[in-house]
Amino acid sequence: MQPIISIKNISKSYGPIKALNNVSFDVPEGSVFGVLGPNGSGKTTLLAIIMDVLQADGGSYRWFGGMAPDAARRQIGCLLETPNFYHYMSAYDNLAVSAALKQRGIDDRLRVLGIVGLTERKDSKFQSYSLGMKQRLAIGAALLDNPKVLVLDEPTNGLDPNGIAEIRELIRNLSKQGITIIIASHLLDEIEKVCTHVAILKRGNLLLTGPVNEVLISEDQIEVMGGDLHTLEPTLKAMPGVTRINKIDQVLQLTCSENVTTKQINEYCISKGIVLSHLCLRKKSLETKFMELTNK
Ligand SMILES: Nc1ncnc2c1ncn2[C@@H]1O[C@H](COP(=O)(O)OP(=O)(O)OP(=O)(O)O)[C@@H](O)[C@H]1O
Repeated sequence: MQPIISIKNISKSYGPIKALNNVSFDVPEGSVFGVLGPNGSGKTTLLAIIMDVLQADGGSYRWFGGMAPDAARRQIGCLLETPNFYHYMSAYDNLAVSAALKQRGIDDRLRVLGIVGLTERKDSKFQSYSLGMKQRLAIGAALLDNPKVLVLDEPTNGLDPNGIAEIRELIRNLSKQGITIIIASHLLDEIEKVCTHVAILKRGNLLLTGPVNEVLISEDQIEVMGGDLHTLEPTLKAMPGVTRINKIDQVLQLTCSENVTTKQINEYCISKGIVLSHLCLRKKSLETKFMELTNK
C-alpha cells in the first residue's frame, strides 16, 4: 500500500542548531503515527516542514504518492498551534470564521461538531468552554471538509486527565473512520495508548521507527546467580531463547525471547549440574526503555 507521506532525508538547521538531521520515514495509510521525542528533538520543526509552513534545508517529502501540493493540502487537516477563536462568539460561529480562513465548507460545521462531541454546546460562547472542549473545537476546525489526514502537534498539552482521555477517545474514533493521524508528542504514554506506529527522534536524529507493537516492546530481564560465573555464563549463553547476557558484579542479567520462563532457566541449569542461588524476573517498563533510548 502506498504511504500517506514519504519523508526522505529531511534536514533543517536554525543557525548553529541542527533541528533535523537526515530524517526519513513513511507513514502508512490508516495508521495513527506518533512522532515521539523529548523537548527540542525536532518534532514541531518536522511537522511544520511537511505542512509547508517551514522550508527544509535538504531532503524531500511526498504526500499521497506525489500529489500536487495544492490538491494534497485540501486532504490534510492540521493543528500545529492553538487557533485564535473569538471568546465572545459561539463554537458554531467560530467554525464559520475557521471555514472562511481555510477556504473550507461552512456547511460542514454540524458534522464536525458531532464528531468532536460539541453539538449540544454549539451555541455556547467559546469563553465558557473547558480547555478540553476548546481543544476538541480546534480539532473540529481541522476536520472541516473531511480530510484524509489529520496532523496534530502535542494535542493533549495542558489538559487535565479527563481532557486527555476525551482527546484520546476522539483520536481512536477518527482512526476507526479511516483517517490517518500524525501526532507529535513527548509523552510515551500517549503514543503507546493511541498510536499504531512511531518514529522516535532525539536531537534531530531518527532513533527508530516502525509499528508500536514491534518497536516499543518492553524487555523483561531475568537475574541469575549461582555456582561459578565462568561456568554459568557460557552455559546460559548456550540455552535456546536467551538472546543477551549482561554481567553486573556477580549477577547475570538475561534478556530472553518471550516464551522463556524462570522455571525453564532453573530446570536447564539443574540439568547442567548448576544450582542457582538467585533467580528473579525484573519487569522493565517502556518508560525505562524510552529513557535509555533517548538518553544514550
Ligand atoms: N525559530 C527557531 N529559532 C532557533 N531555534 C529554533 C527555532 N525553532 C526551534 N528551534 C530549535 O530547534 C530544535 C528543535 O525544536 P522543535 O521545536 O522542533 O522541537 P520539539 O521536539 O517540537 O520540541 P518541543 O516538544 O519543546 O516543542 C530545538 O533545539 C529548538 O530550540
